Amino acid sequence: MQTNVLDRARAIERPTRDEMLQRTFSVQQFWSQNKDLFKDAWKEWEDSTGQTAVLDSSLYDPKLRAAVEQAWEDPTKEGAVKDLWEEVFPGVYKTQFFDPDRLDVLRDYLEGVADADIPLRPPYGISLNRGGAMLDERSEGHLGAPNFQTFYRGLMDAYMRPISRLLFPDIVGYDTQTFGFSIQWQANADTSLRAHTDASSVTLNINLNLPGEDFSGSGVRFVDRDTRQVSELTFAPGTALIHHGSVAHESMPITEGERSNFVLWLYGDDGQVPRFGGSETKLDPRARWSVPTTKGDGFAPF
Ligand SMILES: O=C(O)CCC(=O)C(=O)O
Ligand SMILES: [Fe+2]
Repeated sequence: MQTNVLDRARAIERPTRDEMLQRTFSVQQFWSQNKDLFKDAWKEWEDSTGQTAVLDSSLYDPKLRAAVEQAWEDPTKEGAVKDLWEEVFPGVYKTQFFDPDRLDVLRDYLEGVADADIPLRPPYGISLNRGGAMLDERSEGHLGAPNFQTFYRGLMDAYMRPISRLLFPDIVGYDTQTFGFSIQWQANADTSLRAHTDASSVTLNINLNLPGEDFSGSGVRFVDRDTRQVSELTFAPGTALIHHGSVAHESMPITEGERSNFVLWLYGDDGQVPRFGGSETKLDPRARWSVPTTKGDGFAPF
C-alpha cells in the first residue's frame, strides 16, 4: 500500500531516550538513514497543514530591525546597530533581539512543529537536551520545514553574521558556516550545563520565553579568562547574548518553570575559529554587510 511520506515519518520507530543518552551507533544510523524521508515529510507537513503562522521580520525587535535594514541599505550607517548592544560582561553583549509581543508567533509555530510528530533530533553536544531540536540543515534530524528554514537563513545571514563582524572584527573570515539548535531547560528534566566553551567563532543565544512565562534560576555564568571575573547573566523574553565561543560559560540549574532559547553559531570552513588574541581584519562596511558565496560544508560539530 502506498502511504504518504508524512505518515511514514510518523510511523517510524524512534530511538529510545536511553539509546539517545548513550549515543549508540544505531541512533546515528537512524538519523542518517531516514534523512531524506524526514526532509520530504517536513515539506508535506507544511503544505498539507496549511501552516498559517508566517515567520518573518516582524518577529525582530522593531529598533533592531530598523537599524539592521538601514545598514543593509547603507552600510555606513551600521553604527546604529552596534549602539543597540550593551557590553554586559567583558566580550559579552546583550540586546533586545526578538519583539516580546511577537514571540507567541514563533512559539506557536514551534508547538505546531512538536505536534507534527516528525522525529526531531535533540542536540547531543555537551549533554543531551531532550526538549531541543537541531535547526541547521547540515544536521540530521533538523527542523526541515521550508518556512522555518527561510526564517533561520535570514536570521543567520541578515542579522547574526554582520552583527558578529561588527562587534567582533577578528571573526571575519571565520564566519562562513552556520549551525544552530534550540534548548529547553526545565526543573526536574534537563536543568543545567557544566562550564564549557563553544566550538564556534561566535555564539548568539536568544531567549524565547513569552512575557509572563517566568522561571527561577537558569542564569548563564560567564568567566573572564584574564581576570577570572565571574558574572551570572539572566534572560528576559526576546533578549539575546552574543560572545566569542571561547568565553567560558555555564548554565546554572533551573529550579522552577522553563526556559527556551535558540543557540546559534558561526565558524569558518573546516570548523576554523579565530586564534585567541589574533589580528583583526579592517573591513569596509560594505564587505561586512554581505553574504559569503561559500556553500555550507555539511560538517556538523555535533
Ligand atoms: O543555557 C544557555 O542558554 C546556554 C547553553 C549553552 O551554552 C550551550 O548550549 O552551549
Ligand atoms: Fe555554550
